[in-house]
Amino acid sequence: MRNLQPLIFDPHPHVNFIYGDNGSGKTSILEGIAVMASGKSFRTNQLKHVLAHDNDRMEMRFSIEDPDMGVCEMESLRLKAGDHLLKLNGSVLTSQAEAAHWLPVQIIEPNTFKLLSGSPEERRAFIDWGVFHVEQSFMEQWKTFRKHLKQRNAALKQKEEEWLDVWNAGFIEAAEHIDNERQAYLKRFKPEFKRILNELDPSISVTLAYYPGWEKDSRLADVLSRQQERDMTLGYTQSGPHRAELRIKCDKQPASEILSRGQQKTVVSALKIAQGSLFQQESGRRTIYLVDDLASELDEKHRFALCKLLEDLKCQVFITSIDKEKLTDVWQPVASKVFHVEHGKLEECTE
Ligand SMILES: Nc1ncnc2c1ncn2[C@@H]1O[C@H](COP(=O)(O)OP(=O)(O)OP(=O)(O)O)[C@@H](O)[C@H]1O
Repeated sequence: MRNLQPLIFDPHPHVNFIYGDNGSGKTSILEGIAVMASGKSFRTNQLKHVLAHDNDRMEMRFSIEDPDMGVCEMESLRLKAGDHLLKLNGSVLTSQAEAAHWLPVQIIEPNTFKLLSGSPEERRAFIDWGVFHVEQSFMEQWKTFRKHLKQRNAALKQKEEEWLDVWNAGFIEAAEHIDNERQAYLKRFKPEFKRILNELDPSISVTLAYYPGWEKDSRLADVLSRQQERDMTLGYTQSGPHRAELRIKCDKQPASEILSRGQQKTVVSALKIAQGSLFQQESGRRTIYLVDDLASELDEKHRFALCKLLEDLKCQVFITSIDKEKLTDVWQPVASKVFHVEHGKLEECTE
């Protein structure tokens, strides 16, 4: 993939430092892990760009140690044409969600602040990661809801009023299910987030407010019936969990408008570490953390606090930086390996 030469990577089960010059391939290594786990890259929406220019296929094979499954092998083959094959222990996986289940990954990278400033969709995906990894049936519930939403929107477009009554019942049931799961998750998540943010930077204070996607304190059925005429004119459903939002505020203002870039990175890091920590408490399993360009936007104190929290989680971490010193100056974890990348070639540093 990208500029990486075929590589065999034997990472440490805990901390892995990867350093190298600009353009050497550090991010590409993390990107490979992210693509395997989620089927998505955090750098591009088009996976064809991830494949090396001079190659029409990309193959990855991961050996994963899981408390429930023991050691298992995950394989992925992607062709430039778009075809994709995922296997677990030799059996074909029918959905990317299965891979995501076995390979829970959180990413902290230079654009990570977009979780605060980007579209509500990103924050919905954030909540749903947490719900999905604890409650696997959530994916099925979500699929059911999408089906009902599609049917409802089709009826709205065709102005088939009589069909709306038929689709509304299923739509409302699925919507309320999703909303309940999200609310229950956030109730458990908020104290953990507060604790982690306080450890990262006690001077930052932010609040998380969930909006379900329809008027607060109103029944979805009533909102839908009130909005039916307008929905019909628009040809889509204005209210529902597909419009939910997690509002992250600082002094009653959007945190993205008030906090500095470094503070935003700290808040997003706290969100992601809290999510991994809660996942660990509730499932007994661990998240893999990909931290690209640790030093970007973070001073020494915040780098140390972030690394220490990751170390305390005892999960597997991959951290990149241009300078080795930016990785090891503030923190010498007990269990770690250091790797150097040059022109797409990865080598372990032994001294
Ligand atoms: N599809 C591709 N095929 C081949 N090379 C590519 C492809 N896409 C990007 N590259 C090259 O791969 C190299 C590795 O990029 P990468 O972002 O992984 O480097 P990096 O070490 O993280 O750099 P930085 O420190 O600047 O973030 C770059 O030189 C880039 O030009």
